[in-house]
Amino acid sequence: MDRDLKELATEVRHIAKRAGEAILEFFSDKDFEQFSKADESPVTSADFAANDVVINALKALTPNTPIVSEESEGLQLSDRESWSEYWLVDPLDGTQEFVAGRPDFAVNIALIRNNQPVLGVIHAPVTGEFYWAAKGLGAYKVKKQKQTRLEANIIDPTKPHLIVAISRVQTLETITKYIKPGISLQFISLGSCALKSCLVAEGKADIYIRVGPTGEWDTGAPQIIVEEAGGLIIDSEFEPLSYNQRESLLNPDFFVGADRSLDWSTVIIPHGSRRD
Ligand SMILES: Nc1ncnc2c1ncn2[C@@H]1O[C@H](COP(=O)(O)O)[C@@H](OP(=O)(O)O)[C@H]1O
Ligand SMILES: [Mg+2]
Repeated sequence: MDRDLKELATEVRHIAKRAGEAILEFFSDKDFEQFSKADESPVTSADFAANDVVINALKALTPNTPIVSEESEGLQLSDRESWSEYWLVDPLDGTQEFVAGRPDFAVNIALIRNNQPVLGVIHAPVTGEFYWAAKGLGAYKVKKQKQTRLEANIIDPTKPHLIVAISRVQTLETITKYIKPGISLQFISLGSCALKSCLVAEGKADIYIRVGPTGEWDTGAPQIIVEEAGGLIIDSEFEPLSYNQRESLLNPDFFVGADRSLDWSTVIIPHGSRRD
């Protein structure tokens, strides 16, 4: 693939928009089928419809670039470990919120090169917002044709107060055991791994803590957006997340921090929860 990242990002935003339109048809009619996956997380006919839109469009855009999607058949590591680049897709992140009739769900599409995200697009169909970033080009939010550059917060270590984004389905106790005592906390609950990461990228949260299973498709697009906004994603032992380097595509517990230059060991308690 030799198309430049900016041009690809524009194409991918169009693809995410079309997937969002497919999801919204199910959302507004409240007419979808729901199934339970092997890991007991929900999936619906809207996830599958959005998956078809994204996969077909990416195949047309870059016929030689492989695709990993949450909703497509899994490939063995031996089939994919030689890839120098691939698309990484979550066609509907926040399926539980979608099922509950809440608006906080998103379409996530990332391009991974040499095992690192280099392009990411996140689209929230209900609000019409897009977040996108490409390596070296910055991170942006697009709403009603207006594009603004994203800048994550700079954290002052002498003022121990943090705004923490958490999943709607997790308890505060689960999260607070990761944070050093003496830091005052304010919480924002939201569905979708990607949209919580975007809160950090746009300066509305200082940290997003995710305990429990997620897939590489939940963090690919968020990672490049947060990094280009000045933040970082690391696991609970302060190591970077990996892409396409293990048989399992499950992530370890991780946190998304707003300020790349902060010493996060002053905030986070390591917890030993890697999923290898
Ligand atoms: N048992 C499980 N195994 C793997 N991933 C899980 C999971 N339970 C939840 N997740 C991940 O967490 C995401 C939801 O995060 P949140 O609770 O922050 O909204 C899900 O996104 P999907 O909705 O795409 O399945 C899914 O990727
Ligand atoms: Mg999904």
